[in-house]
Amino acid sequence: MAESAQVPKLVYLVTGGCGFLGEHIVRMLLEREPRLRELRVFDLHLSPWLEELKTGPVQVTAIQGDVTQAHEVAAAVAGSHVVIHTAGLVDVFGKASPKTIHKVNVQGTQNVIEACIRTGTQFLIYTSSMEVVGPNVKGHPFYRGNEDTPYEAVHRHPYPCSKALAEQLVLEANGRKVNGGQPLVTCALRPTGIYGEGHQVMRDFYNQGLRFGGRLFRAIPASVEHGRVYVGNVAWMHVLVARELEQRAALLGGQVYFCYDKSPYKSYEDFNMEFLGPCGLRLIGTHPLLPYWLLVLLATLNALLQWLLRPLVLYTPLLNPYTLAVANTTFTVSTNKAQRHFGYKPLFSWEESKARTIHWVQALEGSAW
Ligand SMILES: NC(=O)C1=CN([C@@H]2O[C@H](COP(=O)(O)OP(=O)(O)OC[C@H]3O[C@@H](n4cnc5c(N)ncnc54)[C@H](O)[C@@H]3O)[C@@H](O)[C@H]2O)C=CC1
Ligand SMILES: CC(C)[C@@H](O)CC[C@@H](C)[C@H]1CC[C@H]2[C@@H]3[C@H](O)CC4=CC(=O)CC[C@]4(C)[C@H]3CC[C@]12C
Repeated sequence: MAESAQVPKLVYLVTGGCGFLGEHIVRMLLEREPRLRELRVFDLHLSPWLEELKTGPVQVTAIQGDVTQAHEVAAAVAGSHVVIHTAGLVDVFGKASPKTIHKVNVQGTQNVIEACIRTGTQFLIYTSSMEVVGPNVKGHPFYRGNEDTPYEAVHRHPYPCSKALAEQLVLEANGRKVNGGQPLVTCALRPTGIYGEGHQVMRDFYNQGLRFGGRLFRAIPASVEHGRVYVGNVAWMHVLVARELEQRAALLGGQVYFCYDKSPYKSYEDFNMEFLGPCGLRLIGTHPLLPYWLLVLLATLNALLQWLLRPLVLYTPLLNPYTLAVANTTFTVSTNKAQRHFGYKPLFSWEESKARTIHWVQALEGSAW
């Protein structure tokens, strides 16, 4: 993508562009990528807000499609300069079968790669996840680690397994010749727990608190640290690496980068209270109110109930054996690789990220405030 400040001429494709992160990437591209001529938004479920984006100078093309369908992906990719592949099933609650998670996250990613190869698109950014690394099945903590920190990344759950396989496919595709003879340049971004406007899990916590009279009950020790990153900074990292990928292909190609910002290290529940507290909720208990063995029993009962009820109703509570294990294991990153490699600095400070998220929660229906 030779630099050309004169005429916007680039075509970007964002798969999963109507999702929580995808929407922020789409809006960030329209605000901060001056070279854009066309922005293609590919998603299984197109959102109504896309229509409001079609009045600007950039051509916004909404494409309803399924990444598991190779021909639909190829049609969307053809003619694009950059693909940001963020579509996926983010399911740790048992909503989809392991087979479906694999089909979307792994086969879907393979379809995106092959579409780039066949149609001559040279630049592919994949939204991976911290879960590619951990927490692992042994519950080993990952404390202020970086992209080079040794860690036994062993998984059993379908979601992290699918993300790890997909990331591997993307990184291995780096350097393959695309149609036209140029090399494919790929990289993978690994967000830690994303928060911000539109985060469904935050909404679920908020609604759970409303159901219990404005109270949430501590289940995880405050000492367990979880890395979190604001969605706007994750979107910004995607926009920036997409811009730098051509100029710095030799350095960035085939690399992984944790997504990070200045969000504080806290337990998952304490971190959520940074936003839910100002909206009227209280976290009860300075220590977990129930012993861990009882939480494990309740999580297991939830899993059993989910299995028993599946023929009748989809029962997907926040607490299950996997979410309890992840919530109860420290996983934080401390790195500056993205800054060293492509000049990334968070666009939003912690204070701004917090204020924006609080504002969003307050606007949710039935605010406890
Ligand atoms: N939410 C989080 O905390 C984190 C998310 N990620 C990754 O970020 C990406 C986006 O995640 P979120 O925005 O949270 O999820 P999301 O569920 O809000 O967005 C995913 C989007 O992909 C679309 N999609 C799903 N299956 C599809 C298919 N077969 N074909 C086309 N589109 C399909 C969905 O309709 C949705 O719009 C995912 O790849 C996820 O693994 C990584 C780290 C943390
Ligand atoms: C019920 C309590 C035990 C409560 O604390 C459970 C919280 C639990 C729902 C979340 C704790 C950690 C979260 C995950 C983490 O942020 C890493 C993730 C990365 C992704 O790529 C997708 C989302 C997630 C798996 C995220 C999901 C929600 C938690 C398990």
